[in-house]
Amino acid sequence: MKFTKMHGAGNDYVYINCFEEKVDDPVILSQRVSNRNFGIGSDGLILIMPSDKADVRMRMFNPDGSEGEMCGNGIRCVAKYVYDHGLVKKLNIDVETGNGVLALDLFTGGSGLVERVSVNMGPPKLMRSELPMTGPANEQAIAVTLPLAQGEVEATCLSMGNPHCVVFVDDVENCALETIGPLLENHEYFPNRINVEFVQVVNRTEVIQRTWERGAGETLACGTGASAVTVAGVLTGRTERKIINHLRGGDLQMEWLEEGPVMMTGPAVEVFSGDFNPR
Ligand SMILES: N[C@@H](CCC[C@H](N)C(=O)O)C(=O)O
Repeated sequence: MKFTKMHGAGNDYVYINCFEEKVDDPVILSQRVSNRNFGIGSDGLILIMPSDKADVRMRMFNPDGSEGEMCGNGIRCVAKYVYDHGLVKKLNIDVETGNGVLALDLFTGGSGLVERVSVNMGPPKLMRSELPMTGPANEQAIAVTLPLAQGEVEATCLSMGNPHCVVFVDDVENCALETIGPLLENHEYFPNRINVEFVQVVNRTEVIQRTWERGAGETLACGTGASAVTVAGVLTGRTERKIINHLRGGDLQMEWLEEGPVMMTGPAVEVFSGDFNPR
């Protein structure tokens, strides 16, 4: 099976071109290719597929085999792949995701290949039922207190198609990501589990984010997470609508438009291609 390894701000996935390859069991395949010792090594698997609703469709799977509804860093790489490999011949494209059809603008560099991509990530979903999160279905979870064995954590929870729990901290480098991350990911409040972002506010237009991803553990970046952080920063009065988010693997430019959607702009990089034995 042919594959291409790509990353967006260090959030790396194995991409399969399903216009040419047939994937029978993406759950098992994701577990195998993602393994950093016995596989190719990645934060998961992304399938690039034909769509009857958009220019192309993507599906993403975490290293534990679970499927994520959306992947912000992944969708930029999907856009780069389909343009650079000639599957789509225009610089404004639509991609079908588990969060509906999203619109993207592609920006090429001197080589003619795509280097940066801007994505309309859609509006955040703020009601608990939309995450899902336990509690009153039509209430938002902004700066709510979540009880943990270790004590209480204040968090803002919302969906960008996939569920996120944003925790603001004073010192993100030394926060308890590895203990609190998995506890929140698997907290009984979140029946479908959750992605967790730990965020230090630098100033009103700059934040530093670390991410504990559902089904993956710590990753170097998360685009849907950066979108959730942008919304949570505004809703809790910490940041402006337009910010730079510094993630471990690079920066993302973020803006929550007054009209509703979150815009994300960032890099997309192809690393290498190869052949993998799927059995
Ligand atoms: N890294 C991604 C999000 C991937 C999916 C996530 N782990 C989930 O299960 O929802 C991004 O860049 O958005």
